[in-house]
Amino acid sequence: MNTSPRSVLPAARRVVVKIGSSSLTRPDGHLDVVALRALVDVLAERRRAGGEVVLVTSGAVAAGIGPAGLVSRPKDLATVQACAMLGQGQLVARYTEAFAEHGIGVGQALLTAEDTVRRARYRNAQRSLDKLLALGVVPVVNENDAVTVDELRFGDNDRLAALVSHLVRADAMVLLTDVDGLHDAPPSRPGARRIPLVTDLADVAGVEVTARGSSVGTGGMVTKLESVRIATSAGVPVVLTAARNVRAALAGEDVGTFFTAQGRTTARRLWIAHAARTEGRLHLDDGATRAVLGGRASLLPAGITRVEGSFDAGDPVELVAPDGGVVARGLVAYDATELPGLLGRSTFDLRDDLGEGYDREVIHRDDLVLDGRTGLSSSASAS
Ligand SMILES: Nc1ncnc2c1ncn2[C@@H]1O[C@H](COP(=O)(O)OP(=O)(O)O)[C@@H](O)[C@H]1O
Ligand SMILES: N[C@@H](CCC(=O)OP(=O)(O)O)C(=O)O
Repeated sequence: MNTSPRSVLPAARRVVVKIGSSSLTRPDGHLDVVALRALVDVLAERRRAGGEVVLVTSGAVAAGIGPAGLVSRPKDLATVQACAMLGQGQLVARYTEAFAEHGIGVGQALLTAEDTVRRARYRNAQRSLDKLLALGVVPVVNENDAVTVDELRFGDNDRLAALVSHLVRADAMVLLTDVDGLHDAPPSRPGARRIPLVTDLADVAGVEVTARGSSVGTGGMVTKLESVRIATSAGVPVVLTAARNVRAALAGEDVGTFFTAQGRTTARRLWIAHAARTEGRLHLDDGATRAVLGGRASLLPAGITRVEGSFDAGDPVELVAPDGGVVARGLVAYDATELPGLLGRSTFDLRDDLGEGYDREVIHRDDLVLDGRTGLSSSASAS
């Protein structure tokens, strides 16, 4: 019997495979169709053997650089978006052709950070991806670069892949890049060695990683480790390896770095805690602070003393204790303009006065994450 922790890979029913820009593009700013086809051959094999595959692919911006007449990755958002619009079409066209040769259809899913945060959108994306998989199609996922604004972007697809892994309840995630796994020092340094197995991310906390990726990728190893942390905390084991090793990785062979799953904290809560930019602050009284810190209560209007910022229902906000310290983050259920009229009032009073619907929590406990209890170190955040 194969008792290696990597045996989850050949046994996995549903896998998410993420490939980075650096593995898909040539130095001249055009797509590397040979690399793309090599990946598709392996994924198609898995699909035809009955496995379900979700492909998270970067490369839209990188593939658009050449067609846009540029020679290097642009810096300003509008040009990045224009390149993505040019490149995404090319990317999906090439995947469609390559999978079609194996008799497999692909469906494009362009997601934004909000699709993985807001409950209704999360469920919507979950339903449509489940349906696509049930139809035997391979979802080809990327960030919707054309419409996302700077402060709400993933920017890199590493964290997107982890959140998608959670969304589709993947049994494993494979992160493909241009290096064969996490090394004990940046791989450009002589003597840097591959780390084959990580069972606790604390063990690699001291490893030097850079946030600068290749000339076309973004985030480098820092965002990959953050992605690993989100996925493994959501119960999804991860292999991080070079794109050329994808077949071996899916077969459970000793390539790259294997990270074991840690638990079942929801990725959505991890995202609320660390990835989303907060839009405002709610100041709490003593009682509400204690209730929130207790970990099981929702936040009610009665315990809020003041509202700061401008936000809509569903946005992430910070919760501030009377001493000024931030104690938690959460997704607020009311717009900033609605809240001042509700503050300090009991839910009974609000229902009598304003009617059904005004007796709901300001932040439901499922949408609340205490500060410092999520297992993500802030030093690992994306640059
Ligand atoms: N300790 C480390 N182990 C492995 N790679 C590292 C480490 N530190 C930095 N890196 C760099 O991270 C890069 C991968 O990130 P990136 O270019 O963003 O990839 P992608 O485009 O595939 O997402 C590698 O090329 C490597 O140079
Ligand atoms: N959504 C972007 C991803 C940007 C990017 O460079 O990501 P990655 O190569 O995964 O670090 C694209 O398709 O170009």
